[in-house]
Formats: sequence, C-alpha cells, structure tokens
Amino acid sequence: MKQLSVLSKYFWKYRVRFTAGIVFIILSNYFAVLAPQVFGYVMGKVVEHLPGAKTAASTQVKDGVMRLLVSRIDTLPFGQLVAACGVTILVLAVLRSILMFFMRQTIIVMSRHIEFDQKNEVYQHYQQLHASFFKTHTTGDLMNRIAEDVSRVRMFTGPAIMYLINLLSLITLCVIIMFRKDANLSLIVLAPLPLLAITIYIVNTVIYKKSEKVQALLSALTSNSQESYSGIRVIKSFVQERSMLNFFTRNSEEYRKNAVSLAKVEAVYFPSMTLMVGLSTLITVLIGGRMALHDHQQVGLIVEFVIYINLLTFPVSAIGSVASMIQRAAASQKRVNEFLQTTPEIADAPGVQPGELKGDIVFNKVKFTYPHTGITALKNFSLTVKEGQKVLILGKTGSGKSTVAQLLLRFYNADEGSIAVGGRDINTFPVKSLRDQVSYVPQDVFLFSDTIASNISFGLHKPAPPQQVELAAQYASIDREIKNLPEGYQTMVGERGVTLSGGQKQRVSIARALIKDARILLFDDCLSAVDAKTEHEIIHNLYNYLNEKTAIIITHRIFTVLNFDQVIIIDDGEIIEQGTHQELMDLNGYYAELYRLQISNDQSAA
Ligand SMILES: Nc1ncnc2c1ncn2[C@@H]1O[C@H](COP(=O)(O)OP(=O)(O)OP(=O)(O)O)[C@@H](O)[C@H]1O
Repeated sequence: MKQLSVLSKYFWKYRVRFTAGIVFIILSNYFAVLAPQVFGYVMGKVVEHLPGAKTAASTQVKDGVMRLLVSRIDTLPFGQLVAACGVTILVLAVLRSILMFFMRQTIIVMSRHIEFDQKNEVYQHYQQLHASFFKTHTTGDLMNRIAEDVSRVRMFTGPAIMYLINLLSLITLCVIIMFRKDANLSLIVLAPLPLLAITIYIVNTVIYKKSEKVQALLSALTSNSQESYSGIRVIKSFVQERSMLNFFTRNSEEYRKNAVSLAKVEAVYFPSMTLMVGLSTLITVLIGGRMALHDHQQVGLIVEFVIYINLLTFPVSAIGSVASMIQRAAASQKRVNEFLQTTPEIADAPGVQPGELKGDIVFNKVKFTYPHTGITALKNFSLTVKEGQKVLILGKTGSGKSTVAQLLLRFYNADEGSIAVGGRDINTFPVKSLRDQVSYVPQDVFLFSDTIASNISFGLHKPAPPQQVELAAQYASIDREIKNLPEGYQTMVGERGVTLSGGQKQRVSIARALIKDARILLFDDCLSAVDAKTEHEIIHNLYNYLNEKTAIIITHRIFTVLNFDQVIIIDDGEIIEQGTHQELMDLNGYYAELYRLQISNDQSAA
C-alpha cells in the first residue's frame, strides 16, 4: 500500500473530479437505501388494509427525507398512497442511475487521466535513461511497465477506488439504518456476510495466482510465436518447422492446462457466492417470517431487510476483488516506482552551459569497462583529431572501435582519462547539446515505421524542405532508388511499409546523419551492406560533403578513395598502429597486410 502513496499527487491534481465523484457515490447510495424504506412503508400500509387486520401497522420512519415524504402522503387514500410510493421508488431509481452515470464520469474518467499522465511520466523517464539500463532490461519488461503495470494501477485509481467508496458508504448506510430499526435482527441476518467476504477474498487470491500464471504462459506463447514469425526465414532454411511446432505445442499445452484449471475455480466461485448471498436472504425470510407470524406490524420491516441484504450483496462480494485489485496495483506500482527511481547515469553536471563544438577532439588515456559485462573495451586510449581531419578507425571485430563513438556521444562515461572537444571536457557540455552537434550513423540501422522523408529528417528540429531531404539522399547515393519507389520519398518503410534492402537502409541512415549538417560526423561501420561500386560512389560524395568537417569513420574495410589524415588500428582496446596511409604501409604491419589483401580481393572480384 505504501507503494501506492506516490499516486496522491495525481489525486490532488484531479481533486475536484475526485471529490465530486465521492459526493455522487454517497448520494447515489443514499437514494439506494431510501427505496427499501419506501417499500417497507408501503408494505406496512398494505398489511394494514388486509381483510381482518386488527392493528394499524407501525411505520418506523427514522430518515428525515422519508419523514417528509410520509407526512405528505400518509393521509392520502390507500390507492393514491400506493401509487405515490411507486412513483417515488421509480424517481429514486432514476436519480440513482443518473448519479451512477456521473460517478463513472468523474472517477473512471479521472483514472484515465491519471493513466495518461503516468504513461507519459514513464515514457519521459525512459528517454532520459542511460544506454546500460536498456542493456540490462528486456524490451518485454520495459513494454510491460508502460502498458500492463500502468493499466493495473489504473484499475486501482478507477474501479477499485470507486467500488471501495461505494461499498464503504453503502455498507455504512445500510448497517446504520438496519441497526436503528432492529439491532437483533440486523446481527442475525448480517452474520453470514463477513464469512462471504473472507471466502471471496481467499478464492480471489487463488484466482489471482492462477490467472497470473496463465498470463505469464500466454506472454511466453506470444513471444515464442513472435520470434518464430521474425525468424521464419532462418527456421525454413534450417528446416526446423517441425521442432518449432513441437516447442509451440508444448507451451500451448501448458497454457491450456492452466487455463482450464482457472476456469474450474471460477466455475465454483460464482455459484458458491450466490449460495452464500441466498443464505442471508433465507435467514432474513425465516426469522422475519416467524416474527411476522406473531406481529403483523413487522411485515414491512422484513421486506425492507430482505432488500437491504440484496443491496449489500454486490458491495460485500466486491470486497475480495477490490482487495486483490489493490494488491495487484501495489505490486505494479512497485515495479513502476523501481523504474522511476532509477536515476539516469548520464546527466548534466549542475550549471553546464551549451556551446558550439569546434576544434580538436582529444581522447586522453581513456579507459572504459562496460558496467554489466565487465568487458574492458578501451585501455589507455589516446587520440587527437584536429578540426577538419578525416580519421579512419580499423580493427578486428570486438576490438573496441564502436566504443570510441559511444564514449564521444556520452552513451557511457569513460572510467579513466578524459575526452575533450575544442579544449572543453565533453562532460561540461549539456548531453543534448553535445549529441545535437554530432552526426552519428550507428552500426545497427533503425528506421521508424514512417515515410522515407520523415526518417531522413528525423534529427531536425523543424520540418525540412523536400530539396534538403533530396540533397542529403543524393550525398548518401540513395536518391535515385527512392525516386523509383511507387511513392518516392513518401513511401512508408518499417514493419508496415516497403522492405528496403540492408544497403538501402544503411544509406537512408547516412542521409539522416548528413542532413543535420553537423561539424563532427561519426560513421560506425555504415557501409558494410553496400556493394563496392556504391561504396565508391558514397565515399566520393562524402569527400565533397565533408570538406571542412571533422569525421571519424569506423570500418572493417579500407576506403582507398578517401585520403585520410590518420588511420588508427585498434586491437583489444588499444591502438596498435597509427599514422597516415603511407606511414602504415611503410610499417608493414596489420594495416599493410589488410590493404594488400583487400586490393587483391577487389582485383579478383573485378
Ligand atoms: N553495450 C555493451 N555492453 C557490454 N559489452 C559490450 C557492449 N558493446 C560492446 N561490448 C563489448 O566490448 C567490446 C568492444 O566492442 P565494440 O562494439 O566497441 O567492438 P567493435 O570493434 O566495434 O566491434 P565490431 O567491429 O564487431 O562492431 C566487445 O568485446 C563487446 O563484446
């Protein structure tokens, strides 16, 4: 419950709606308990008019509104009195329905507003969290917190709160009226209700546990089928359809067993609930009937009590489900809180001022170990890139090349040493300002489910004119291919759109970086999927585009077309060769060997 206290800020935010909702619930329940009193009164009058009735039935009227009504109709002829009572009951029912409508309109609508705010809060927090957080949490878990957990919390801020206030006010009103009318009879007829509430709570907990399991199995089944669809080509090419089917069937069977067991418990639950409610009504009729035999005056009271018991049925049976809704919401809110309390590791130091990024990039004795794997990706890494220089970083796979880009963009903070741009430590720039001024083409291409034009202009802060988008695409050598698509730049890509080839996606991703027109560019192995001719064309275009800009190009291949100011070879996180093309050829080490190998491969391919 402590977990849910964080929601108080939202209840305060929507206090007017919330208070109005509480008033509507209480008023609607007040009208609900007035109706049995009218029934009781009219039944008393009916008994009074029965042939052979000896005594005038007493009308135990305790409520102010009832007293007012009785004073108006008590002297009416019998027929008119009954009609007036009928109309009153009808009016009360209509009033109650209207109030119930407003009760939902206030409380349930408030819960939807809270859900919206909370989703935004969670999403905003996601955006601020550091890269290693996303490495240690699965996408499914993150999706669950924003979707499933927030929805369960909504079940608390909406239905659970509404039922709780409803049941508390209705039980209080009914019990007060019943005890004022006949304390002994009240004690007897209400006795089974706590038993009913406890039983429902216990059974509900069992249902909750079972449905949790069913839910988890269903999630596993969904991820299993999702993975099968995504990897369908691998499955088919390795002829693994049957084993995948067997795996799915096993999971599916497990799900079926648990779902059937849940259905069995639910099947017992509802009839036993009705039985217990029936028991209360039965006790009222039995004891009340005996009382009425001795005293006809009691008939109206018994009728009233039977209606109260039926009125109490729903709130009492809701206690269990409300309690488990609150439990679930508390567990979900705990998960949301854990996440919201995760502080972003990469944050701006107090008082940092934005500034223009220009000048040399200097890595000074940088050491970095990935926090959750303990892999030291860079050791004693020092590199000076002068403004306007083009630097090529080469090295075996896993040698630490991409880590250089990750650290420069502050996806992670270096453990030792420093990184400076224009003589200013990058930690003294606001992170957003730093990233805004560096164009980055990541190794893993990601395109959003949107048009090609939107994907290219993604990093811009205002809409880009079509000419600007086309120019960027021309530099990335993808313009012609885009124009050949049925809808050109307006073609949808991503899951629901046209499937671009790996090389096409890479070039759209390059265009997205180039359109930013930043002074510093980082290309991380971004031409791995294009053919040699296209690679040549892009490098040639880049040569013109880069001009005065500073560029760090990470790759496995040597680009012979572009004249690099420096070539760096990294091995196991350390620089093992560094210099110009000629210097490294003279060194006759890793670079020279790679160069000769590549030239001979290119020649044999030509
Ligand atoms: N996010 C990460 N979390 C943990 N370890 C990582 C992460 N990224 C990379 N590593 C590890 O750090 C080392 C260097 O990785 P890095 O991606 O910098 O290599 P790379 O030279 O760019 O490789 P490739 O050419 O295959 O892209 C590798 O051993 C890798 O397993």
